[in-house]
Amino acid sequence: MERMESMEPISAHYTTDYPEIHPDSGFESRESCDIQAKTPPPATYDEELTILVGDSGVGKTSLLVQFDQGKFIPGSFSATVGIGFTNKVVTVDDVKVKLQIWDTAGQERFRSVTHAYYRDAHALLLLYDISSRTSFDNTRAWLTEIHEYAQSDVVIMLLGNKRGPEKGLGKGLERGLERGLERGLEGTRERELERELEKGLERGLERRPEKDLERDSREGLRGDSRGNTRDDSRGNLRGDLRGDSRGTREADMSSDRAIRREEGERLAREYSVPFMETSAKTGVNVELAFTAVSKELKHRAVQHPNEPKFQIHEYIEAQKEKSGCCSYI
Ligand SMILES: Nc1nc2c(ncn2[C@@H]2O[C@H](COP(=O)(O)OP(=O)(O)OP(=O)(O)O)[C@@H](O)[C@H]2O)c(=O)[nH]1
Repeated sequence: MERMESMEPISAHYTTDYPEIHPDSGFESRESCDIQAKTPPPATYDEELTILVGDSGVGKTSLLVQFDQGKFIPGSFSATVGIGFTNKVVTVDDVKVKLQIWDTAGQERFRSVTHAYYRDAHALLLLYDISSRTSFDNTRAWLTEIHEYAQSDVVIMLLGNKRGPEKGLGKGLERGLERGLERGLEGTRERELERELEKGLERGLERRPEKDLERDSREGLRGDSRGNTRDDSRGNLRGDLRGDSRGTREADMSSDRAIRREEGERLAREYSVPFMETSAKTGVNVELAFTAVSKELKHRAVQHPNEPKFQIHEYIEAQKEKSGCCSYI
């Protein structure tokens, strides 16, 4: 596995042994595995081949490195050439699920290489970049390819990547912003709109440091309202309200969001696949994505007659609520 135009090959970030994580206790370091060794080793099942797919630059490699090593490698983008893999063990319900995770190159010219791997895949994580409309639109083509080349029972998960953690701002802020927005839209002049939004912000401010919020909303406003038609402006700002403005703007890529969360959810519903937004940069939902897939694979492998069928959608929703981190997702 190589990376183009990169001083350091991405393979330097991959491991070939089996580091371990426990879904309920977060990412575990290798050291902590020694403590585990005192208890009887859980049963293991055969390797589950999981493949990351999606357009070039959506963050597949970064997501895998974050999952594997709990870190984000910033710097200029260097596209993956070919395909590479890393191994990882996820313990779900006292059962070790061995994942062999393949990171594919998103560029068109490598498509025939990656197709060859689909057939053996147990799970496919399809990523798009929430700041790229093209990558989102292309997910339909990816899904068509998946259905063409992969097994019919492959586990598919849709991930909108590049997003940071957000702290809930509360309904008050959202309502305030909505009201400000509605009034602001009656006039189209930017300054008016800005004033109205500021009023909305003041009313709605509940939990965030004021200066962050004001700065963020001004930035969002400038970006969204300049040169837009009235409808575009409304659409973007609404998207921003629902998707972006609920959290802090150190939030990863939030000001560049092009795809509202609802659009991802709608597409996922259309194809009956689970969905979540992730950030390879901050780690939000990265572990949850792989854990959910591992659970699904494990339940398929060891379905007890009296055990209810594992519902991956419900599991994801419950985990999001439990962590309290991602009410926006
Ligand atoms: N802010 C932010 N940047 C990200 C995130 N994930 C990836 N990036 C950046 O996006 C660029 C592309 O990320 P990669 O992980 O290399 O993308 P990829 O999908 O593996 O691309 P290909 O190898 O060409 O298929 C890099 O500059 C990353 O640093 C994220 O969650 N947040």
